[in-house]
Amino acid sequence: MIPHTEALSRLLAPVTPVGTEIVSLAQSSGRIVARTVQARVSNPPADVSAMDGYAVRSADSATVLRVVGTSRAGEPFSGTVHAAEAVRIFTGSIMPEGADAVLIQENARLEGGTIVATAPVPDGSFVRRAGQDFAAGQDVVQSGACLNARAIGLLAAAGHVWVEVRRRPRVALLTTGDELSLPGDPLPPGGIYNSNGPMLSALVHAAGAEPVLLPPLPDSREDVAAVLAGLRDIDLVISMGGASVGAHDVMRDALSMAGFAPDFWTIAMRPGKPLMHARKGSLSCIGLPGNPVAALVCGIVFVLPVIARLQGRTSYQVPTESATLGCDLGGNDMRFDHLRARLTFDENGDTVATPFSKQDSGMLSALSQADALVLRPSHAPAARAGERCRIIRLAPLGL
Ligand SMILES: Nc1nc2c(c(=O)[nH]1)N[C@H]1C(S)=C(S)[C@@H](COP(=O)(O)OP(=O)(O)OC[C@H]3O[C@@H](n4cnc5c(N)ncnc54)[C@H](O)[C@@H]3O)O[C@H]1N2
Ligand code: MOO
Repeated sequence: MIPHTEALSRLLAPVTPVGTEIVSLAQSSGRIVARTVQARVSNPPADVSAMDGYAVRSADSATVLRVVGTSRAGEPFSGTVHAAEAVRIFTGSIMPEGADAVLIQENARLEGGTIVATAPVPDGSFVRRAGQDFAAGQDVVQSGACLNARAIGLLAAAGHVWVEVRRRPRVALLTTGDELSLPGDPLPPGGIYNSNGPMLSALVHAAGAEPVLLPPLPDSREDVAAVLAGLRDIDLVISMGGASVGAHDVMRDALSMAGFAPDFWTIAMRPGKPLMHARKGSLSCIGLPGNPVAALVCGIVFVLPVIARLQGRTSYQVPTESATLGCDLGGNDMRFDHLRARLTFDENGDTVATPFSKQDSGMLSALSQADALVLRPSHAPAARAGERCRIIRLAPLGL
């Protein structure tokens, strides 16, 4: 058994990013930027007003000012503001020549065609400087960034309609087990429905990759090897089940029959002990355990970072955070533990993580009720309620 941190390093080491494609900004949400993008324009394009009011020269704003024109967004005032003059101006409109500040209209008393300031107008007040948001040529979105609503807004403001992103990695999902039936089919005696396939498919989709979910395979080395050998246009293979030591645990044999070279098998983690990794050319297969909770936890800890690496997100880490432990825990053994837990809030609004008392890695109902995984390092000493712990929240991962 190797530490799970070493397993992750060994999974990530050989992975290189997939190719790129150009998509329209409207279609780019959730995609990963393949090349750092520069602004095509400056924002604001010129000095503009931040408020509705009057563009003035701050030095003579204490005198009576004659209103000599209007500057509105899209239709600037073309003249110059001289001493004792003001120009009516609206939010976002270009500051006229000669003016250096904006008197907000709440502080202006109108007297015919003139105004009087009822409060001082310091130089530069309520003026947004040209390029203060970003300047033309400046990097606005970095390679490897995940495009969200804010980044898309920034790219639009910077003059972009198209963006170069990583194509979605194609991830083959392969389940094995004579007991597996497709949800919806009649269940023979002793049969169970294939829950790992749809569950890991959803995880792959949430990570921004394209799941290719294959029908369940029997516990047959030959059949599994034939499917593995026949895969085309796939960037990553995820198998589920058949990873342990039983007579019907066929994955290791099937992988080597299909030409995959074994890397590691079994890790010091709970759940997830029989995790395996094998490579054929540039293609990795991550063999997940069949127990559904183990499959999902390994999906979080290993599959998400590998997909991120395929997407060119070199600094991606599964986000963890600090919380207060909600109950006492016994000392841990050598397997790094991921305890399914409920989150609540204490009287200070701090997050409290309380692991479920039963942590069976076949229990999907408890998994679906969990808000987070509590991380228990190898050989962690007994812990008391109220101590700090680290957690992985599930909802932000789309899980
Ligand atoms: N003697 C030992 N037995 C086991 C060990 C061990 O070290 N020594 N490890 C245990 C651990 S830990 C795990 S995890 C499991 C993993 O076993 P496999 O990866 O070989 O998985 P299977 O035996 O095929 O299945 C285990 C369990 O999960 C169910 N399963 C499998 N595939 C699916 C699916 N697609 N959807 C839903 N459920 C699935 C299967 O029916 C079994 O109940 O091994 C322990 N045993
Ligand atoms: O580690 Mo197994 O992965 O307990 O379920």
